[in-house]
Amino acid sequence: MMGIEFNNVKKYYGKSRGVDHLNLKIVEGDFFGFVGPNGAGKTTAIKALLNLIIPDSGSVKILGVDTQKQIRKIKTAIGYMPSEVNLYEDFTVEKLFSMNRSLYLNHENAVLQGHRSKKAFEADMRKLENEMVQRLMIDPSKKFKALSLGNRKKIGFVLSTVHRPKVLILDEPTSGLDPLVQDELMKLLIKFNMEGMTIMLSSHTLSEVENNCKSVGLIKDGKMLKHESMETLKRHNLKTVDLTINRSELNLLEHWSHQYDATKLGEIRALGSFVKITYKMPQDIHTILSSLSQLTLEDVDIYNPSLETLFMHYYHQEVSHD
Ligand SMILES: Nc1ncnc2c1ncn2[C@@H]1O[C@H](COP(=O)(O)OP(=O)(O)OP(=O)(O)O)[C@@H](O)[C@H]1O
Repeated sequence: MMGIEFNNVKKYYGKSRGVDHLNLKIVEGDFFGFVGPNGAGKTTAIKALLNLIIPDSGSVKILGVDTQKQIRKIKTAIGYMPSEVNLYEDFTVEKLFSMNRSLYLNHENAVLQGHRSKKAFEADMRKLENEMVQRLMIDPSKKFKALSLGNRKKIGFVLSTVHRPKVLILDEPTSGLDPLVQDELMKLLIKFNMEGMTIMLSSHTLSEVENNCKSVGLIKDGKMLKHESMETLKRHNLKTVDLTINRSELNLLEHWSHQYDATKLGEIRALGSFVKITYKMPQDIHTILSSLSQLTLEDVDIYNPSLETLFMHYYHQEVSHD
């Protein structure tokens, strides 16, 4: 079954485009990274998915259920962390946690979440809550109004995950968090995903998506530009080749550029009689190696592009086609 589906979703705010014929399918058990520039439509898509805004047309589903029509049916199966966490300012974190737990506590939800009784469900939530309090360094005695932006985010994370949702949707969860907490939060997400949770993570931190997600979707101008598994995206794309060669061989490279459709990236840097140059090559590794064997190499480094490089590549490609 699909974890999450967007079918031709369109949402305009007056004349301003939110998303426009957005199509996206995320399989159950995926850890999906949702990336795109500011204003591309990520938050609009997430809000439409959660029935927080009503799309102009199209449909959205979580675990096969149309959330515009029947979100109540699967509320317990969903966890959502918004990009800005606003809660009762005068309540302590402890109080917010216990209120959150009580919202889920009934026999039906306990059974839905795989527990024998309400008591067992509560015990499981308390256990996970305590683990996250330790790992994310949360002070439960503090009032919400006394918390910094980053500490508020941690509370939002606990509230959205403690009932172990089947599908978790996070809108820029790590922005504003220090690197240690960011790392801990990502480790928790990986653990949840390994336990079967489907995760949709919207993020501007491309390295975070690259290092942790199983698949990635690039959105631009309200439409999906690319959606692939991280492995395929990297495997099928250009290799970056850093070369240090004798200056006299530069003309060979020129010839090679035309022959193989390789692209020079950045400027040539002179190092005495040698030059350092970076190429982007669309060929398979055998073609790259046979080309390189024609050169007198001082040094070479061949690597898969980072998600950041791919992101720039696709966005620039689109811009140049516009
Ligand atoms: N309430 C609103 N009223 C009018 N326009 C809106 C509203 N909300 C979003 N938009 C517009 O819809 C477009 C998509 O915005 P959205 O917040 O979904 O993008 P995003 O990809 O989440 O951006 P960011 O990465 O900056 O958070 C933007 O052009 C934005 O200005």
